[in-house]
Amino acid sequence: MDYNLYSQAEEKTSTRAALNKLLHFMAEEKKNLFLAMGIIMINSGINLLAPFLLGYTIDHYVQTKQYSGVLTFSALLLGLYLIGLATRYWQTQLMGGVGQRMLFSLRNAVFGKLQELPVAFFNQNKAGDLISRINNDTDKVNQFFSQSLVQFIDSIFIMLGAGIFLLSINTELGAASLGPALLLLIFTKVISPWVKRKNAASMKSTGGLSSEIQESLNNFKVIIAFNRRDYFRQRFDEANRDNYRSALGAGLANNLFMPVFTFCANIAQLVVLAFGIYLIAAGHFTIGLLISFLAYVNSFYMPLRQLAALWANFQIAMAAWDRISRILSFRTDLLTLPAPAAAALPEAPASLLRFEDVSFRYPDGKEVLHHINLDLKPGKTYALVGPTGGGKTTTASLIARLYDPTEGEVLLAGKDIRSYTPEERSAKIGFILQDPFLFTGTLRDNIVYGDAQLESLSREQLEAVIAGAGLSHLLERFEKGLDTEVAATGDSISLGQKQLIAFIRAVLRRPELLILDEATANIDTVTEQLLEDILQQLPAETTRVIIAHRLNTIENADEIYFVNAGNVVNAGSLDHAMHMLLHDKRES
Ligand SMILES: Nc1ncnc2c1ncn2[C@@H]1O[C@H](COP(=O)(O)OP(=O)(O)OP(=O)(O)O)[C@@H](O)[C@H]1O
Repeated sequence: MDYNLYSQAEEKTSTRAALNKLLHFMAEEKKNLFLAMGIIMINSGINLLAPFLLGYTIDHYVQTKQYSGVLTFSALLLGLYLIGLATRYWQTQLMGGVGQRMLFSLRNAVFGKLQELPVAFFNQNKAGDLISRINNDTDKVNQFFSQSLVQFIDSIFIMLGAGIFLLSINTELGAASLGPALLLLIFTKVISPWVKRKNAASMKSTGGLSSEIQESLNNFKVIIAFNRRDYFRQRFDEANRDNYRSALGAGLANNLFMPVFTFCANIAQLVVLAFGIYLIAAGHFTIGLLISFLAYVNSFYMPLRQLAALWANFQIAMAAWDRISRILSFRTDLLTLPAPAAAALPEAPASLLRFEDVSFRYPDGKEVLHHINLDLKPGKTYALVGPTGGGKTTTASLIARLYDPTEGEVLLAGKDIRSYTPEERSAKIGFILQDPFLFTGTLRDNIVYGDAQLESLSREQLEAVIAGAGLSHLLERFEKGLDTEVAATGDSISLGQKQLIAFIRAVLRRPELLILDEATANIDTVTEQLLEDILQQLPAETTRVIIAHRLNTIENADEIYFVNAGNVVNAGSLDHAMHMLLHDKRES
């Protein structure tokens, strides 16, 4: 399956479809959104009523010099303004909460989705870009909801109300004053897709910049050792320049709305003034009505101008949401199949794991394994040897179901490996990688991780379990034992020590199948012998698959497979495997 986030970028999502999806995501906030909408209506009503009262006061009390009436209406206006202040504060509070909760659940949803996706997804996408989506893009959506949405709805209400007042005070004058708004509507409709594209490009380049930073931070040692600082600086410079250009482009696109909107608002004022004065001269209009009218024109075009800025924010939020929803829309293709009917299961499967005519290709890659048949029996030790790039790790990855074969089937204990849940599978299969990943925390945290039973043990109980598994000697290699601090990124412990921790972690779980991928490559020969002894002490039925370049580490293997150019053949003896390796080297 293609998991590349950018190869789907061509897929166009309509704003309405994107908005629907987003609102669906916000289902829990519906109540708050409706409440906020109600408050906004009250607020807009107050804003709309004020100019009318103003005009009324002028025509009925100012011009007739009835100052008590002026005072009463002024007090009424003051009361309305105070209610407006309170409701505005309330709606800001309400929507601020909605925005932050959205940010919280969006980030959780994206991060949760990343935990579900298979290895292939991470092979095809850069970590920096994913981080940018989780951090920056979700915040863009939040900003729109917490800051802009209220103003957005508020502006639309006021505009609608002002439009109705304008048309009802004087239809002709009202229609003339609304004319420029129609032009704006067409203008916005035409340029919005372009603005959204500009924003998407800007976010993509922010993701690129973040990837560049992440790559150079991860590889800082190589950069310093090979004096590649200039090279990375240049790459960063290019990414930064690209980001600058696209951000500038997006900024220009977003800022295009405002001047055009302002221009149209000014034209509308001019039209009203000229036409209004003409109507007054003809005796069809009063000065008070003209003042109210101008105030409503302002009430109509002011929010429209604000809408211009908000529309830009909306385009940014929609482009960000597109990027987020693209991750959310992925479904892992490593699904758990329904378990076969019990009757179909063999009584006691003779093999623990079997490859049946398995072929595999990485997404966008050539075929790496061709029609492999393998049969791993319980309690035996298998070695995979072969030249670099031959396909050993890929074979092991298929055994642990990091990927599914493109053809053929992998059977675990007689059942399709896809019918096991991830929990069942990881309880049966242990995997020790060449460069094991450890979490920030203590050594104890790292070995009990993800295993509820081990996590519940007290310190003494855990030490007893470790001793029972014959692993105490390994623990003694760490000065502070279980309390040794481990940092995921730093170098507080050596690679060999990391492998020891990974070894303890895997062996303690007593898997039925233990895969060691170059797991002892960084360990001294004395410790390696220790590990070898521990492996021998594993329960008799444990199957071991060892990938090793150093042939002395596989002396005790029951069967040796030679993996080369996508073919896996039984090498027979160690001598023969050695011969095949030497022959292969000479050939190449
Ligand atoms: N994630 C990936 N995406 C695309 N191709 C890959 C990926 N991982 C490995 N390959 C390719 O698959 C082939 C087999 O690689 P694999 O890692 O299985 O070899 P290996 O025998 O384990 O090598 P080594 O001894 O160096 O670890 C290589 O040609 C490699 O380039």
